[in-house]
Parts: sequence; C-alpha cells; structure tokens
Amino acid sequence: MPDATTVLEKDRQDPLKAFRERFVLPDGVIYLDGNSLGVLPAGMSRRIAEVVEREWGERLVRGWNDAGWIDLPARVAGKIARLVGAGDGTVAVGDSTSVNVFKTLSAALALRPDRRVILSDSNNFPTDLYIADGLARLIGQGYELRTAMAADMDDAIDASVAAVLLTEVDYRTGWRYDMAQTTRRIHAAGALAIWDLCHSAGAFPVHLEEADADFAIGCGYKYLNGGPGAPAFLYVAPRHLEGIRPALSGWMGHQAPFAFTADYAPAEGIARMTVGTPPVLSMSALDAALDAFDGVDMELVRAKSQDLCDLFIAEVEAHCPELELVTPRERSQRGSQVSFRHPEGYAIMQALIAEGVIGDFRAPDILRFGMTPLYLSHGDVARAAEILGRIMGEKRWDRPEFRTRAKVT
Ligand SMILES: Cc1ncc(COP(=O)(O)O)c(C=O)c1O
Ligand SMILES: Nc1c(O)cccc1C(=O)C[C@H](N)C(=O)O
Repeated sequence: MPDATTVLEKDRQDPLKAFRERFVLPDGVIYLDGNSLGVLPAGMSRRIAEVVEREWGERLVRGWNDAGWIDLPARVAGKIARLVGAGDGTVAVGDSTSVNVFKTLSAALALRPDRRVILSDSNNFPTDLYIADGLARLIGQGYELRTAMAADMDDAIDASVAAVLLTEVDYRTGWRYDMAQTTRRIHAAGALAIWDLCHSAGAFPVHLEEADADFAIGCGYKYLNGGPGAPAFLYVAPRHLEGIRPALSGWMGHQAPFAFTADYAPAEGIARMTVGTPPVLSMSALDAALDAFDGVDMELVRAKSQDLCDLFIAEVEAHCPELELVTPRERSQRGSQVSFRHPEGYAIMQALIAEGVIGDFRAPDILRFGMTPLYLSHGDVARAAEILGRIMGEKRWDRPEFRTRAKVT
C-alpha cells in the first residue's frame, strides 16, 4: 500500500493535473461516477447562456444559418472521431445510444441478408439487448437475438450470425473485450462487428479503424461530459457507407432536405445516418464539453486511469477485506472503472455518498467506481478508499435510511 508521500508525489508529477481546471466540481465531493454522468465542464454555463440568449434569442430561426446550427452535429462528430480512432466523415452525432443501436444494427442486418442471428453478450447493457430483440421481432422472418457469455463468445460466432453487438467494457465489472481480436474473429465467420463504446469513449484511446470495426455507438454523457441526456454518436466504417439505406430514413439524412421532395434519397456518406432536427441546446453543450479534450493525450489518460485503478484496488483491499473485487487486476483486461461486490452494496454506496464520495450501485450487489483522470487525483482516490474503509469498519451503512431504494440508481 503506498504511503501518503508517495501519493502526493504521484500527484505532483501527474502530467494531466492542469486539466482539473477545465471542470467544475462541488467542494467536498470526490466524484467516482463519471462513468454514469460526467461532471460539468468549466465554461459550459457561459456557452449555454450564449446559445440561448444570443443565438436563439436574437437570431431566432436565422440561427440555423448564421449561428451554424445546421452544421453543428458534423462539427461535434469531428471532435468525437478523434477520440475513437475514426476518420473524417465516419461519425454522426444525434439521438440516443439506444436509437443508434437500432440504426446501426438494422444497417448491419441489411448487409448480411442471408443470415438471421444477432449475437450479443448475456451481460450486455440491457438497452442493447432490448433494442436487438425488438428489431428482430419487428423484422420477423426468422430473425432472432442470441446471447452468450463473454467466455463463450468466440464459439458462439458461427455462420448463422449476421451481426455481433458487444459493449467493449462491461458496465458492471469493468471487464474489457479485446476489440481488434474479437473483430477479427467476427469477420472470420463472415459477420459484422458493432461496438458499444459508452464506457470507452473519452475514457481511453479507442482505435475503431485500426480494429477494423464495422459500426460503433456510444453516449455523450459519461466520459465525454456532455451533460444529462447528451446526444449520442455512431460510427460507420467507410466501406459500408454507400451501401446503407437507413431504416430510420428521416429528412435530415436526405440528400436535399430543403428540396422537400416526397421521395427519400439518402444523403452522401455518414449524413444519411442522421434522422431529425438536431437538439441544438444539448448539441452545443456536448460541443463545449468536448473542448475539454483539446490537447489531451489519450495515452496519458489511459496510463493515469490504470494507475488510479491500481491504487484504488490496493487501498480498498487494505481497508475493506469484506469487499470482493470483480474487476480484472490485469490492466489490459479492464476499462476505466473498479467494481466490488457485497450483499449490502446498495446501503454501503448510500453511506459513502452521504460522506461525499459518489460512486454508484448496480444490482444485484455491485459497488461501482469510475476513474476519470482529467479531474481526479491519486489523493482523491486514496481518500475515497479510506472513507470507504471507515464506513465498513464502523458498519455505518447499517441504517434504515441507507436501504430505501431511489428511483434512479
Ligand atoms: C453500454 C451502454 N449502452 C447504452 C446505454 C444507454 O443508452 P441510452 O443512452 O440510450 O440511454 C448505457 C447507459 O445508460 C450503457 O452503459
Ligand atoms: N443513462 C443513465 C440515466 O439516464 C440515468 C441513470 C444512469 C444512467 C446511465 O448511464 C447508466 C449507465 N449506462 C450504466 O452503466 O449503468
């Protein structure tokens, strides 16, 4: 276990420490939940006020042209593309992750018309499974969603599979797929790979093109800090772009939206994956949030994230022997979170939050802690573990008020 001087020294030498100023955090809070909702970027309130008061308030409908609202999704897409290893014109921003699962999955199925199976991970985030199942039922014709545990995934990918929908980092355990290797396996079986990057984008460098992914989706509100309900994104590999006729063929994805023709004709390239009017206020917020990544070396983010994970694991194991680690110890096998299991996980997390350390709980028994290197220090993480140790040692979680389940966990 590192002593206080070592932790201080690590923070002193931290090459990312200056980026903390790009975010606003409440006093007295150690925030370990950036994997659910990112924090408020500095300058956000100013940007939103400007969009509301000047662009909307003064420019009114002229804002679409004068304030560049119509091109805002494409500008935001360019910023996200850099973070996920995608080239120009391959990322579209808008809608929710769930809707983008539908859009990319339906496109993938159409590219493999002779196959009927969508394969996913039994532990995938539920919305991915629900959307895949819903889409299979909508199309009918023998389409089905099949699931397998991660350990059995390679064997489950066979010649009946049209598309494999996987989340790179497991939202509960933090376990991480090897994206390049799994994509190779998927392609070897003649199927297409769709990666959910909700727990990857902004957390560590993602290399979609290098991994040869076919499609990807991800949200804007976790590690990208775009705010609650921020627009999501999707990626389409250039080789598929011209062959896709979107299932959600909305007017914003039309070749000439303002020609108002009755017939649909897809826009050139990635623009065809956009559907309706962009949400300018939340899109502007995401745009501003992404500026926090200007000049950030994502390899340094990864290195610090792994240092923070290692430190947190060591400190929690030293202070709280009754918590069981469920995240891999091996750095390459995890994303940017650390999770522990305890039957009283919910109450423990509520007691911890009451002390200013915010993580979250995932049913049935997971305490989850997100590591966000741009605004967390080694000192924060060590202190969070110490407070958790105190709560466990004093059984401070064992009170009725910590057992009342909130609507949103
Ligand atoms: C892996 C994953 N996919 C999808 C979602 C959510 O989708 P949406 O943004 O549509 O709510 C989440 C979290 O909410 C998630 O963790
Ligand atoms: N999207 C969320 C929401 O609207 C409310 C509460 C939490 C969320 C989340 O993002 C949960 C998250 N995907 C998870 O990994 O659990």
